[in-house]
Amino acid sequence: MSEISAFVAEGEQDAEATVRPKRLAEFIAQHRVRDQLDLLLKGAMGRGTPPDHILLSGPPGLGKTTLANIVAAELGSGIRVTSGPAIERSGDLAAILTSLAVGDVLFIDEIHRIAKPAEELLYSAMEDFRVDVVVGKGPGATAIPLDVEPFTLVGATTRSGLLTGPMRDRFGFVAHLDFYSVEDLDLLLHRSARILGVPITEDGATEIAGRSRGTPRIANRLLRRVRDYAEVRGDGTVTLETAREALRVYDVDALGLDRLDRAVLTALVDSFKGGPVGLSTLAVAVGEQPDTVEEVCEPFLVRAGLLARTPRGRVATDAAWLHLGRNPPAAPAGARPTGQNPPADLFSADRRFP
Ligand SMILES: Nc1ncnc2c1ncn2[C@@H]1O[C@H](COP(=O)(O)OP(=O)(O)OP(=O)(O)O)[C@@H](O)[C@H]1O
Repeated sequence: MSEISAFVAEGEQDAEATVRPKRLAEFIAQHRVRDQLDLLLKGAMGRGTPPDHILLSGPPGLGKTTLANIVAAELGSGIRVTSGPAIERSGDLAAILTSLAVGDVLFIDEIHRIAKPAEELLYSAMEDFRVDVVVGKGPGATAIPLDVEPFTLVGATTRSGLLTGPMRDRFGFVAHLDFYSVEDLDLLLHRSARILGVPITEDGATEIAGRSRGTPRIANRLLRRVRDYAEVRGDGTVTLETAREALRVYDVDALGLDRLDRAVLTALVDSFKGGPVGLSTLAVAVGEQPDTVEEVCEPFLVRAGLLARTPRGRVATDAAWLHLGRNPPAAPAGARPTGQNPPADLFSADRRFP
């Protein structure tokens, strides 16, 4: 995708790794989750046992992978990384599980997309540190029990609602990551700029923070784009002016909406008269997968008061019409959500995405 989304593009992974916090103390904001994790890890380390399995949920780019790596680093353990869609057969998962060393962390990203047979294998591994590997087919098939060393599973999901009950119940600690406030992203940007050796002014950082959709990955990515601009067309310092100019070039608007976000709102308003319209129809209208629209665009658009999910479909709020420079159509009171004129403190800590 060309737009500045929360998905990580190939080739940008190294850039992300450079600024990725390695320890809990370096992890910015999310104080509640940090505190809870700190207790969980220290308690387990004190007892000399692996901590309970951990589930991290929240939209892309808020720090789930980072936290999984931090858990392993704090425990001084090894980490194996895989993802739900990568585990096609339960045998693949059995091979990973039986090769874990005592105390290892197994990180499964997008755990809600794991195939059913593999999920069932995971249940016994999580609970009893044992897996039954089935050899052969039909009546001659036999289950061979194999031991798994005590380990900690860290699962990450952008769709915790899709996890089955039995899976969710096997996690001893569940953390939901919230969008970040502008102040938090400001801190994060100063930290990243220091690591990257990029001079940045206070107002330059605040400008980027305000357009980062509450998401660290986007903040870091915008910083790299503004750095390019500052180095090529300025004196190398990220200032308010270079930030504004660069973000204009990259089509990131004052609220941080990118091309896809605006395409979604524009389709809603122009093609469907503001909705309601179903997710799949909306996704076709913008040429994207429904999952991308639902997981990448919508959480922010809903939180910003620009889009509402109703039982009859997606609806553009009055604030969305106004943001696109259109007059909202007159409607009977209560017929269409008004949203909110996006406030200046869009990301203040008390305005959390429900
Ligand atoms: N609290 C934080 N403090 C500092 N940097 C952070 C924080 N959270 C995330 N980041 C940075 O944001 C980037 C994205 O984080 P990460 O890859 O952990 O997100 P994610 O939630 O796992 O996303 P996805 O669901 O797409 O895998 C990382 O490069 C990391 O450096």
